[in-house]
Amino acid sequence: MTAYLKSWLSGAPPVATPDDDVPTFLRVSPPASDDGEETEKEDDDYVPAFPALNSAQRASSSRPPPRILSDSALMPPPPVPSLASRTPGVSSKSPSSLLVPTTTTQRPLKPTKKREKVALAPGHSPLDWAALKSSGTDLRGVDSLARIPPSVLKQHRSKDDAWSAFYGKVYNITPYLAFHPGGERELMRVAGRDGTELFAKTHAWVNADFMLDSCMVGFLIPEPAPDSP
Ligand code: HEM
Repeated sequence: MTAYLKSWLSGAPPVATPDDDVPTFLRVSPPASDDGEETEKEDDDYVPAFPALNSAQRASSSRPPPRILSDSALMPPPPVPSLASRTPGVSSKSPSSLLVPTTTTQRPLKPTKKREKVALAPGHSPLDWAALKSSGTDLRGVDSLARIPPSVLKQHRSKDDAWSAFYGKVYNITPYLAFHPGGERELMRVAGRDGTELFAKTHAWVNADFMLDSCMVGFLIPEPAPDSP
């Protein structure tokens, strides 16, 4: 066994039969045992060549055995891109989709209007509002829902009595003023009128219908004609 491994590692040329031009290895797998008792475990890892090196299939093949190329015969490596010479913000002369994206030297646009959250007083968090509106406390201030034209809505525009319409429904927003994350002042801008547009422009993702359900006082209707009963 040891003798076999030594000959394998030293790269000894294969022994060819005289009248056979196909390289043939006389022995393609380790012998069962060179020196009698030594049958090591590693032998199990041996992977036989396929087709076997001395098979009829290989012998009949007209293809020459694979040539091992020397370093100089190999394809040269690709040129190294000179990233160091790249100027940020300036595109290269030969733009390629594989290039590193150029960075911008432009200053970011200024936001048109700063949207700021106000500090809410203790006990006025969104969770506190959720608790209050589901507590059963009367937040409407009316006995029943009414049909409310803009002229009636207009009469409720003080902090103590503020109504506003969102998406066709009229709400008493007074109880919510102190809970509004955008502040009382912002919310009071729509007191006494239809605030749908401003609301949607500010935060269309907020569900007004859900947040103010317990403050609803009625439905916004068009102003009735002066001569109608
Ligand atoms: C009664 C109806 C309204 C309700 C239920 C409401 C509710 C809310 C909520 C939940 C937030 C927090 C949003 C967030 O964190 O994403 C908020 C923020 C804000 N709201 Fe309102 N809002 C109402 C009406 C308005 C109106 C009419 C205006 C403008 C005139 C306004 C202006 C703001 C501003 C400036 C903020 C802070 C900025 C922000 O959070 O991004 N809100 N509002």
